[in-house]
Amino acid sequence: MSGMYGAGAAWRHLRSDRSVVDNRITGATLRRVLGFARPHRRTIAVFLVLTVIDAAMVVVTPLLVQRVVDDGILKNDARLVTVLALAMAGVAVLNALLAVLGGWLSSKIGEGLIYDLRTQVFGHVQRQSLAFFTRTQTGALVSRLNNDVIGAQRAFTSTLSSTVSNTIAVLVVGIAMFALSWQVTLLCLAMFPILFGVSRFVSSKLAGLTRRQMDGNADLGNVMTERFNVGGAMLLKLFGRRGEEDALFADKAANVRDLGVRISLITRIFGAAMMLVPALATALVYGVGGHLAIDGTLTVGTLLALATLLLRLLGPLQGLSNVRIDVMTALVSFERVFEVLDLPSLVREKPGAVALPPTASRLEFDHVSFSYPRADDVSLASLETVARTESRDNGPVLHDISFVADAGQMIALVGPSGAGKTTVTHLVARLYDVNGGAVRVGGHDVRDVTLQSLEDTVGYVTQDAHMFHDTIRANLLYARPGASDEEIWQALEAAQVSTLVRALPDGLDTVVGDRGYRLSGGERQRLAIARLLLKAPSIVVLDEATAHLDSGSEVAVQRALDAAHAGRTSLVIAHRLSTVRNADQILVVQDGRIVQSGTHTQLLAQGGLYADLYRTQLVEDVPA
Ligand SMILES: Nc1ncnc2c1ncn2[C@@H]1O[C@H](COP(=O)(O)OP(=O)(O)OP(=O)(O)O)[C@@H](O)[C@H]1O
Repeated sequence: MSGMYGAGAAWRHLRSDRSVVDNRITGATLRRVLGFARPHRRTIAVFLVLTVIDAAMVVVTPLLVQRVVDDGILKNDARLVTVLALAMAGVAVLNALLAVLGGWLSSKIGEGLIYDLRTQVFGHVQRQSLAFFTRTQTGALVSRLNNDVIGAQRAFTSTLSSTVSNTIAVLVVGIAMFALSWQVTLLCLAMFPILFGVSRFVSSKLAGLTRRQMDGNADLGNVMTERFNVGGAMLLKLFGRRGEEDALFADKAANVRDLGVRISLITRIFGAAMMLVPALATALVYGVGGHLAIDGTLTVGTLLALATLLLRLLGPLQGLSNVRIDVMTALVSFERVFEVLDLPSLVREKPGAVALPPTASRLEFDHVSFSYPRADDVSLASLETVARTESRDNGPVLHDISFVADAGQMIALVGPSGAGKTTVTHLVARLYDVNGGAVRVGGHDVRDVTLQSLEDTVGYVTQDAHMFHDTIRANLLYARPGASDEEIWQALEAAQVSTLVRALPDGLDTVVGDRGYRLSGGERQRLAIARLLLKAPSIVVLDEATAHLDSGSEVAVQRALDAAHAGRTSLVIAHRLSTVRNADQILVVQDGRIVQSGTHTQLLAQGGLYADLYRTQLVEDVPA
């Protein structure tokens, strides 16, 4: 085990970034890290005991060599030679067993820790407000969940065990060598500072280059993910920029290639130095020790034992010189994970929140004002595409919005682009919290009720009608896990999409979503309506598709929407004449304010903005 970790540590240290050592790690971080170790403390204790035994055994074989030569071979004692050889074999077997056991325990601790950290971060991120996701770069977040979590577990497995085993090995080997010949030992130790000097110099050079190479690789990755998703690939084709894209990519790839060659060269030089110093030290042992043997001060066996021990000192000494960087690198990973765990969600459930009754269906906006949260309140700069923190407030988006939708009523929102219609709908299910006034559902302020009950009461169909990359059945069951196939078909029927699903070769088992069966805009929206119908919320929020659909889909979508509205309170961002005609009340939103309200006939008679929108924006229905 010790040999394995010793060599690993030596190379890892070259790949680590020296700048991490400059980080200040607080006592609080350390305490928190230990908190993560607590559930695994028994396994860690056994693991450490094994590590200590394994490290201490490093000296056994060289000492056996000494006895074989001096007492066995040189004294012609064949029986002793056999016994000692068997003992050597026994030590080797024991070492192998310890390595397996140690590896198993180490992976149990490491993987257990990765599991703990991952599940905690996933749970925490899931509970962030929508604002967090609008700012955060998904790739950066996923990398935090993957790479940093793995970096953090290293603190508990390789770093911890290599530190313990290297310290023990250096102590035991050092003492054994001293006991065999203090003169030779001192001479050898004098050579090691040269090795450390070279190692430090090389690693400082390599750290910078490695970091540049990592950045270069990340850059390449970004270029590829941006270009190779459907949207990016399409843009690239439509603008005919293949030549420029080739050149851009080649340039970045060349940078990574050149850095790779330099890193490899420096690593080779370092490797050569690593081989040279021990080889010189071995020459020294045989040179000086050989003379002492001729004088009779040392036995031949002792000389051989010294030479063997010397080689076993190298790895652990190297490993110890890197401990600080290893520990700091692992702790920095922990800190980066904690950074995510410590980010509070802007939308939190209040202690003692009550469950909203499932029948709650009255929706009220009471003098609501709202501005989008500032970037530095909602996300980490390091997780954003262009890392920047804004300290200035976003301007208010909604001003003094008041309206009431009684149970079963339909409210339609109309207004120019950017007026704030979508923002109004986001406040109903607390995707964001209001800055002033209150949003009430069933008479309860939405901030006083449990998030789960609010989410159960309010259902959404958004314009993009997102589906997970999974089967139609799984996507629908997401709304109501226990639903039977019969209920699913009923919902599909009501949403006017059952014929389509029946016609698919795999029916309900057809995979949809980003990389699945390509549904048209209208089909996807109808599927989303089926999902909403299964969920059967008492309040629905709908964003009607703006795109012009062919007349067949248009009629189907209209019927599906009628099914969604039936018997429910609804808030609709309206783009269709039929919707505004049917609405109990139309709210005309402009620059975040309600500038007109009333029924279609009343508003048309009033003239003004609504009359303009009626002429320019609302889509004439296709007769059913
Ligand atoms: N996440 C956000 N952060 C900051 N500002 C935002 C955010 N989302 C929207 N806004 C701003 O809020 C204002 C209202 O946007 P909203 O999406 O509510 O308008 P809309 O009426 O739904 O427009 P459209 O009909 O074009 O969808 C816009 O000025 C927009 O730039």
